[in-house]
Amino acid sequence: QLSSTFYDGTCPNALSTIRTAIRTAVSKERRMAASLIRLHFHDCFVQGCDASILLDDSSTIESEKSALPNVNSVRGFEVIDKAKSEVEKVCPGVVSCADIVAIAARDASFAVGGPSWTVKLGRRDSTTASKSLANTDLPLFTDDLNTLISRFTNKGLTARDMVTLSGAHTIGQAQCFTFRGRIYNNASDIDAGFARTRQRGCPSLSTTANNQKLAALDLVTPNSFDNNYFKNLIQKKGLLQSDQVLFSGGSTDSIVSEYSKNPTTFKSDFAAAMIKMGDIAPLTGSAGIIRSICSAAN
Ligand code: HEM
Ligand SMILES: [Ca+2]
Repeated sequence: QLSSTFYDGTCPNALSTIRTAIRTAVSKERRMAASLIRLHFHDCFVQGCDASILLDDSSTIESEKSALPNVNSVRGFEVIDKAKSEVEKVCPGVVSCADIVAIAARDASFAVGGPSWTVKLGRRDSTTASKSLANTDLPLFTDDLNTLISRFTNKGLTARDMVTLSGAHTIGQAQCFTFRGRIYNNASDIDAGFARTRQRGCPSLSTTANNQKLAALDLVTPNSFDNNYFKNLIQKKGLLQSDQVLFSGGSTDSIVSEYSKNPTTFKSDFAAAMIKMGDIAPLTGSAGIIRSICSAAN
């Protein structure tokens, strides 16, 4: 249903306009690449890839931004708003926010050394959001392997897709409250030296300031998209519990090993899995709308 040529007739400059906006944002702040990839994920897992995550609270909308996996955590809204306003200047009312988020994720990946892929287009924007689905359908950093797998199979993605897409944690940052439990646990699934290093930047005392302290998800190359994330897991240096469970004696160990040895396979699988994720329940045809501002349903 979606097609890579969707805007060729109606907005031929859409892709280049968005690319410029994303490049500018990532060159200002490299972490933004990570934030934009995550934004697409958190959109697609809740009602499908329909830009529902971008809607603010209103009389009819309870914003997904305030759901637990998103609040004070998901970033990149201003970058999408900026790209949208540039696109509106060249072709008003044509390009959906949902497509802009999908294109932004692809351009962000490429900007930090990750793969590129052909984005399928023609998604339309929702008029609704679901804070409750955001709370139930998005994975948690405390999830065990079976829970992670079922959250992805619920969306039509395989266990392998789940491991592949978790490789996005090759870039970006996490807040102390998401990994404190793991680094102070003295468990056998964490490298002791790594735990000590991370403890220095993440005090055991839970205060607002401490909880927000950041650490790189990939300790080796936090700013470039590579397969170090998988090498870290084999060394028991996954930052989140949900990272380490991918290599902890279970059914996904072999996939982690494969990607740790073969960056090329990881990158091409990642591209394919992002295309698959971008296909989750899009609104097409006459369903949904084209928003004029991404944060409101017209
Ligand atoms: C498998 C289950 C997953 C869990 C439990 C999970 C959880 C998390 C958590 C807790 C953070 C840190 C958030 C914060 O501290 O504010 C994070 C960051 C991130 N996640 Fe995931 N994630 C998962 C899968 C994914 C997937 C599938 C993608 C994309 C394809 C992704 C992309 C990212 C990125 C890029 C960051 C860094 C964001 C930034 O620096 O702004 N994650 N994730
Ligand atoms: Ca959505």
